[in-house]
Amino acid sequence: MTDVSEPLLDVDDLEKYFPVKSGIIKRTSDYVKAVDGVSFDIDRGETLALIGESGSGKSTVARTIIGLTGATGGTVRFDGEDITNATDEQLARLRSRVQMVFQDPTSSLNPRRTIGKSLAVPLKARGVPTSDLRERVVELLERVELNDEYWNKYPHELSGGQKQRVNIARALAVEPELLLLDEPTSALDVSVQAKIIALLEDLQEEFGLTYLFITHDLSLVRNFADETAVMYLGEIQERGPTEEVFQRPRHPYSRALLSAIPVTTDEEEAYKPRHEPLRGEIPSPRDVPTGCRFHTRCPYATDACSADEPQFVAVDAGPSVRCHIYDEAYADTFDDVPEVAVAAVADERVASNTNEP
Ligand SMILES: Nc1ncnc2c1ncn2[C@@H]1O[C@H](COP(=O)(O)OP(=O)(O)OP(=O)(O)O)[C@@H](O)[C@H]1O
Repeated sequence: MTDVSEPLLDVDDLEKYFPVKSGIIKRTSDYVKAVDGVSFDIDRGETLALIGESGSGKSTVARTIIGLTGATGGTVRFDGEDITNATDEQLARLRSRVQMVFQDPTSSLNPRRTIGKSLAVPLKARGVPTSDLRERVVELLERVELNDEYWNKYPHELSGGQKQRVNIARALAVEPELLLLDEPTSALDVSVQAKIIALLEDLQEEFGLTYLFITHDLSLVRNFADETAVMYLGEIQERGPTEEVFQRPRHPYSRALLSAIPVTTDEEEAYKPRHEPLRGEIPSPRDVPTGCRFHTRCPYATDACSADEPQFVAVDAGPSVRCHIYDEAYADTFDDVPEVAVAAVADERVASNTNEP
């Protein structure tokens, strides 16, 4: 029986290594560590945003969850069931409860099928009688704010935003509980992006949907996601309530990533000078740096950072951060780096700003 107090999705230490064949006889000598020990969970009806630069492994996390690619290690539990490397029978059941919406709205639709037919396919597969199909398709179209005229249209007659609405309608056809949204708005104009996010919010409220929202567009995350996880080179570096992560990013990588976003409050202003722009390129996931994998780009890195792997540390009972700066065991190592985002320092700044006449 479903235990609603358990997270709907529970990902534990997930790994996905892609073998790389090299040399004349194409031996597997190397691995792309696309996902390397990722853990998070999402409660029912909640949204977790997975953010990070291109190549950090976000899409691979989603593809591994839904079984489009096999996991190398770790576990994925959906509604209490272990679905890691699911069997065909498990996958078939899973597809009626978990759906994915992809970035490119065009390639997900068959160009030779009308929208009506595209939406009828999953309904038919669920056993909806032919006589009811039209009515059910129109219902689906209405859910994504498209009228019944779209029944006879072909994908090329639709704008990008309309196509993405159809893709969302198709995902909803099976009445899923979890949607994996992989950059669902990245291919769309800015004005359309906001409308798709608003639609997803409405649908979540109406149907109690749970979302994993993958994006590199940070401006969309803040009002949409309950929790945010920041990925870098196959690992989550910081994870916590979205408001905390955005207002007070603790990990040097999160701070660099989020520094591009305009500040809106005094508290953010207090942190702002600390933000360091991101330096250099993300290293190859075939050749992951030792110790903390962000140390090659981190303005605060010390010898400890290249020598030891950081563990997750809960900061101020808020977000968890994988950074030596917050680990008491390394406190001495960072004596020379006072300008780190220690919450107390920013609190003082906020207080002194507030006290000014
Ligand atoms: N099938 C594959 N074979 C080999 N390497 C792969 C494969 N799929 C992904 N990768 C590699 O895994 C790493 C993570 O890719 P992934 O697409 O998950 O990142 P991402 O954060 O989603 O980036 P983007 O926003 O560009 O999609 C990249 O280095 C990518 O080249």
